[in-house]
Amino acid sequence: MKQFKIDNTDKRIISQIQDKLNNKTKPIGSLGKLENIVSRVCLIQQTLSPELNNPDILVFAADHGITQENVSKYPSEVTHQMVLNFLQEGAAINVFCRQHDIALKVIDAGINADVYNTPKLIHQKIGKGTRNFAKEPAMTVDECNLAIEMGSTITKQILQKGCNIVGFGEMGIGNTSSAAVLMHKFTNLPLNECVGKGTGLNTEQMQHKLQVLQKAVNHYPDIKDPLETLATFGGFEIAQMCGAMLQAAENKMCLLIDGFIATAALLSACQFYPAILDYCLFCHQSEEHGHKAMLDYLKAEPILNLDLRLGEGTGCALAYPIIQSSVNFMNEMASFQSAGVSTEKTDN
Ligand SMILES: Cc1cc2ncn([C@H]3O[C@H](COP(=O)(O)O)[C@@H](O)[C@H]3O)c2cc1C
Ligand SMILES: O=C(O)c1cccnc1
Repeated sequence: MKQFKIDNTDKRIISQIQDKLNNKTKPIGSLGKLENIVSRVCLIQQTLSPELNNPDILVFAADHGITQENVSKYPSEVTHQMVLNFLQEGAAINVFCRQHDIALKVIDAGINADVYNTPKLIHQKIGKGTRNFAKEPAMTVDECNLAIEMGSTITKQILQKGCNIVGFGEMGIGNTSSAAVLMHKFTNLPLNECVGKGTGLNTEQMQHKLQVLQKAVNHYPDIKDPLETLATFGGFEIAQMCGAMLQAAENKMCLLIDGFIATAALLSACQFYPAILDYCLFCHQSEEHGHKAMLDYLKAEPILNLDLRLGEGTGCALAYPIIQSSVNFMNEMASFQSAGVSTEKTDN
């Protein structure tokens, strides 16, 4: 597998960060989680005056062979159709990116269609959808390695354009199935705590999804190696996202983590380089069953909890203005000294 150099953030400036926060004209701690958010950004950037430059969201799209087992409410074709919708700027993620001035890149990591004449699409197709992991591994280890490598390339491109904060989204019918199994394998939580309704299965359909995935897991009793696990149960978009995340952490960018599937990609990345977690801001807690447990496992505190269950990177775009507010107050708010505001009571 491609090697990355990911160090934990250097915590020595924590007391300086805390002093600066405490000297702002507000009761100590009163900006709550905004203080935690900006502290993390300061640690990532190793500065007391952080900057958010050229924010970008990368949406990785791919199809999944496991959809042959009837595990999603929607047909596979929707992946391709939604990608065209992204390119025409009509999807939820387009609206929120436009609102907050966030650039958006859409990547064909493995859609099951020939997508031509789409200059705005980034072509990084590994194959026309993965294989059905109920029957055979979704990817070969070579394909998985290639996906990680290709994911890292796209991060390098946005880095060159001055981006230091990047969100990760996905589109791939069937990918909550992959994400659920990856969660189960990497956290050891029971499969039924990892499987959810995805695009909106009813109870009976979800029971079927659980049975399909349990059988699939049982099909590969000996898999322990993380790369083999990702190759067997993952998706081209999940593996590319994993590579893109690893590259972003190596380059000390702020990583915006979206919902259930993006967090599963991060969970995979963590198996290789646990220090990646220092670079993450967890944007929201998805309504997808399993996401809360996944966040708890990672000891992650989500910024928003809006009952979203969409993906596409929508949680990242929605949390961005809050992260911006955190950085802005650190840079622009007066201190007690500069504003001449007292910090102590006088006796009279
Ligand atoms: C129209 C539409 C737009 C979407 N945008 C994101 N997803 C989300 O739903 C899919 C995962 O759910 P499952 O595993 O149940 O298929 C992914 O494509 C995800 O990004 C969408 C799904 C649909 C139908
Ligand atoms: O949380 C997510 O990312 C999610 C949940 C359901 C369907 N698609 C995505």
